[in-house]
Amino acid sequence: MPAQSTPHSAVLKVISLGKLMSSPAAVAAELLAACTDTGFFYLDCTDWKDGSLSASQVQRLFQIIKTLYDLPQEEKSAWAADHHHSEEMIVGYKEAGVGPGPVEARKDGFEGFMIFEHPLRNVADPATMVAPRPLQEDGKILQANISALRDISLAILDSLSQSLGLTGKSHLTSTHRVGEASTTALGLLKYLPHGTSEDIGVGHIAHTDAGSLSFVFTDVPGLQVALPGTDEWAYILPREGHAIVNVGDSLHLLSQGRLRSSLHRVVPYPDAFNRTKYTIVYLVRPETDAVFIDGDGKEWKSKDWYLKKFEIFGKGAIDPSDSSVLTGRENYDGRWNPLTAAATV
Ligand SMILES: O=C(O)CCC(=O)C(=O)O
Ligand SMILES: [Fe+2]
Repeated sequence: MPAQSTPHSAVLKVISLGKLMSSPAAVAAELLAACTDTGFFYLDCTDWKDGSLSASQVQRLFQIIKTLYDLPQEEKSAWAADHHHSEEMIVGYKEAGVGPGPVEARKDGFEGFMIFEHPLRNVADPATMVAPRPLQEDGKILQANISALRDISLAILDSLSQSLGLTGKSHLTSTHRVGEASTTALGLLKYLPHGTSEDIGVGHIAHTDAGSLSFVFTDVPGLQVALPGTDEWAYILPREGHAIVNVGDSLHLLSQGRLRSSLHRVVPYPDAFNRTKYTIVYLVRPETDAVFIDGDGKEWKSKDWYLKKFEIFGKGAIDPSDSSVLTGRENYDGRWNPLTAAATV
């Protein structure tokens, strides 16, 4: 029997960004299938000529993130904020190890900066915005990048609306209008290497995303999806030049449950235990006042759903009564057991 077996990885559909933007009808069926099946797909950005998402621009973002995290801890901590912040706040920071992580009794293992799209759009001169220095210096790049991701999100929402026959007020772009207030943000995350110290937390707890769509750029594996209808976890391996895109709770609810918000988490990948994982994640969320109804018939404003979800992330431990909001499943917290995992790799 081999000592090592390859960890299970998910097979996802690949959607061409070039086609999505120039002839969306050509990808509409695949896109709908991906969003109703696993709720995850790869977005192939290599055939899209817009400079803001070219390989070199994404590399530039990774340089920015590294410079940012090299700041002294007290400088980063000065940007700490909770989710009840003002709509004017451009940047907020969370230290590693504040919330529950995917391993029982251990905290999360990532620090994160959030850059909020709405206030950032209104900044005329990013060099003077209220943000850490590396973000001020490259503020125009961030604005261009977020604006490109917004356009792509709208193309996806438009295509899905047409496929699902959502028109008028139900058309998904009508709750994601450019320039309207929302908590949409670009997250810059840094996962600590696993196993360097017993005190350090691990990864990212099992969750569904609160918002509409998430675009993940990363070059270190660790992200896993719970395959629909099973308790089986599969790694979603990074692909060069591709974003990993997934549907969140808001889109699930705005589509009356037709689009799937899949459970996912980040845990150490066997060959990457000692690598620092950086993730750039664009988290699209509906306008603050957009309304949807949850599975129990309760009406939510988009912003309140977001606050509820982050209240759970911010707690030291998982309260079982919160599990259905966190993971979409009653009494299921999707913990990762390092001992069982070690036995299978
Ligand atoms: O870091 C990753 O690969 C995934 C991040 C994620 O799931 C999130 O930010 O919601
Ligand atoms: Fe997520």
